[in-house]
Amino acid sequence: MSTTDAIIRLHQVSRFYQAGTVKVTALSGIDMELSRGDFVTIMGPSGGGKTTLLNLMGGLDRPDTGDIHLNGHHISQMDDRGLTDLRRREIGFVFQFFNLLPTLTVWENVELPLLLSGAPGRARQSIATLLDYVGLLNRRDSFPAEMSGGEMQRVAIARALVHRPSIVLADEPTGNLDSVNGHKILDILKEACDDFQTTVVVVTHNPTAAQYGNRHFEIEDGRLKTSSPVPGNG
Ligand SMILES: Nc1ncnc2c1ncn2[C@@H]1O[C@H](COP(=O)(O)OP(=O)(O)OP(=O)(O)O)[C@@H](O)[C@H]1O
Repeated sequence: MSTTDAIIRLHQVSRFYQAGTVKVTALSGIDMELSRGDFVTIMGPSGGGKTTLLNLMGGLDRPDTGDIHLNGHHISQMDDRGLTDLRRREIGFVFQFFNLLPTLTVWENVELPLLLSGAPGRARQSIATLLDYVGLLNRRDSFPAEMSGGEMQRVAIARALVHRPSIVLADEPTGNLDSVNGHKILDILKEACDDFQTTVVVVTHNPTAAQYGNRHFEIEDGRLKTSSPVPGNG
């Protein structure tokens, strides 16, 4: 893989936490390079460092050592304001518990990233396009409490994609869903990855999820243990 088409590049990234008198190594010496359109799955035992890694990739946290470049931006050196701007432009997040705002309708939840980033009015057309894409345009006026878990996660995916991010980071997106709905969510993420050439990173405990990806990583004790091939595909 050439460095030039990398969407995100991590070089010798480490993150430590202080838990009382104990120093916890959450991540140590991570090197990773992902390209446009990669569908990446990350697995590993609980406490291994998966969420820490996703938070660093998304600029929600900063590494203690090492560098992270996202689409040409050196995010490990950006200030809070720069990171917030970058997140609004370049990154979409999907969470296990959907994180929709309960007082907003489906349409308004998906619109929110556009309002926050000051996108022009014409960008609002993409709300309808994306709600149609996830099969929920007819639910545009519903509130999250009126929807199933699978439907809420589809809204969350539309929200994550509405500003056409270069990367979508999904932390256990199927963790709160039954297997039928879990597959539906992974199908939509895979389609979005292919249709929009968005890089998608999925942290998961679900072994079948790993088979959706073209790249797979295992993280244990804060270290990258293995990368590719995808389990079960060879
Ligand atoms: N804010 C924090 N303060 C102290 N230690 C932390 C903090 N956040 C994470 N850790 C520790 O860092 C390590 C990695 O945690 P992380 O949440 O990244 O693991 P994970 O692989 O996502 O786990 P899980 O699969 O259970 O969600 C763990 O030992 C955890 O206890």
